[in-house]
Amino acid sequence: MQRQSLVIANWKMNGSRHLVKQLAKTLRDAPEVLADVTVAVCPPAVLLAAWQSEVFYDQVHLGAQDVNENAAGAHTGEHSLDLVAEAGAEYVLVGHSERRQFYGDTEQRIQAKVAAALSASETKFKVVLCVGESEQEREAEQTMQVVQAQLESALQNVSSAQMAQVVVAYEPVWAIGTGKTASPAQAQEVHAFIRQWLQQKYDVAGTSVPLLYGGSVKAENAETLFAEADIDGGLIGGASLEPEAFLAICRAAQARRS
Ligand SMILES: O=C(CO)COP(=O)(O)O
Repeated sequence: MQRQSLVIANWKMNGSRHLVKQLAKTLRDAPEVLADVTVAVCPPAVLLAAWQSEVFYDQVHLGAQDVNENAAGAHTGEHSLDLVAEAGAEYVLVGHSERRQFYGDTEQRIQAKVAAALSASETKFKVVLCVGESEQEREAEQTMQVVQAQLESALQNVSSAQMAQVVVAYEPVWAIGTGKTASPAQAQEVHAFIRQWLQQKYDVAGTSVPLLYGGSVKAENAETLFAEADIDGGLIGGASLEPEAFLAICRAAQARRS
């Protein structure tokens, strides 16, 4: 089955209004890439509005890097689904390893965030569930166990119909921001495992879920990673802050289709 190529920029706590303009222009100038590849950008929430005035949603989609599981209320510093939707977000990242490690994203909270995002009635959010093992876990040969436990927990109450809104991103923690990329074979092995798990639980709906690889994806390694059967695109950190590099990665995802 040929799934649509998808590339998502995660700016993390980086970027500026200037960079919004630069990257938006670079992408707008490559309509032939945007015609073939779904591209989304997750800037810091305060820059969503700047993006909103630069792009049309059929060109570039917007996403939030995280969201609070509550609908509203006394949660200083947090953003609700309604707030990020109003700022143009159609995608939400959930369970990024940096949030799991440093900002209190327990399995329970991740499950609640996934459930909240999937049941939001006004916006049909796309939820990008991030999973991945630490270096220690890989060395102890626990990669599949860890990834399976993360999937089982986050998707526990998610139905087959809701899976049309889910994307899974495999991001090995040891490859994030380290310059150490998983080899295409290492990434494919885990992606195939995730695909199999999804198909077992969700049948056909599991086949259609886009699977992204993230962790030191660069213009130089994107094409070989995206050539793997179960890698449908990437979740890009550092390289998404360099417009030309990010565009080159989107082109690599486009090449995957031909
Ligand atoms: O965490 C990532 C994207 O969410 C990957 O970050 P890098 O591409 O900087 O390694």
